[in-house]
Amino acid sequence: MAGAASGPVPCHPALHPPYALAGRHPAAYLRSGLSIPEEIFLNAHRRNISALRLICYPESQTPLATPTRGGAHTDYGSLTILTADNATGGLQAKLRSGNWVDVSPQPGQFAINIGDIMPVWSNDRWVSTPHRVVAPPASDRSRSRRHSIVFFHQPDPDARIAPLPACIASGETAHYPPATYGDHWRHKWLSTRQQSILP
Ligand SMILES: O=C(O)CCC(=O)C(=O)O
Ligand SMILES: [Fe+2]
Repeated sequence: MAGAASGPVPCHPALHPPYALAGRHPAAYLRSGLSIPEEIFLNAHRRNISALRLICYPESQTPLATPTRGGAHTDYGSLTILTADNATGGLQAKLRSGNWVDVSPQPGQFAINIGDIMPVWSNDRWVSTPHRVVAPPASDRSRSRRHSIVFFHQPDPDARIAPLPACIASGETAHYPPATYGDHWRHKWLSTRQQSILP
């Protein structure tokens, strides 16, 4: 960010760790888990549409209309890196068993969510993580303001995403047809909008 006459505006120190992590490539996290050449990930994120969101969930004097303040969902992209303060009514992730568990990054720690593109690349060896932000208990509601910092790694819109041959076991077929990341993004965005206008 450049200031008009005074030069670059320094980034708030609270944002340094997520920026430092975001500067690393998903490949750094994924190589060991999937044994895939780093170039595959690097090449798909050269003109990426990654995004940083700073989120404030306000406190409330009255009961919330829903049991969550961020509904259950999976993230669109490749990986999400996030941290948050320790207000009650925080993040939960859904295990394969169906149980929800609290995810509470401690100061200096980050949670990493697998986004929707990883199941495609890995032919379902990895699954994207359903997660939600629950409502605080009634006893805390009026002082439970929560802040999170969330960085979404998202591939280039024209990156062609398909199951990687290294992830298709012998005798197995590709579970997904090839499509660009832009196609994935549009498809999910439209289906999310359709769900939200259903009665
Ligand atoms: O605020 C959080 O902890 C999670 C936010 C989130 O899941 C999202 O913005 O996609
Ligand atoms: Fe999310």
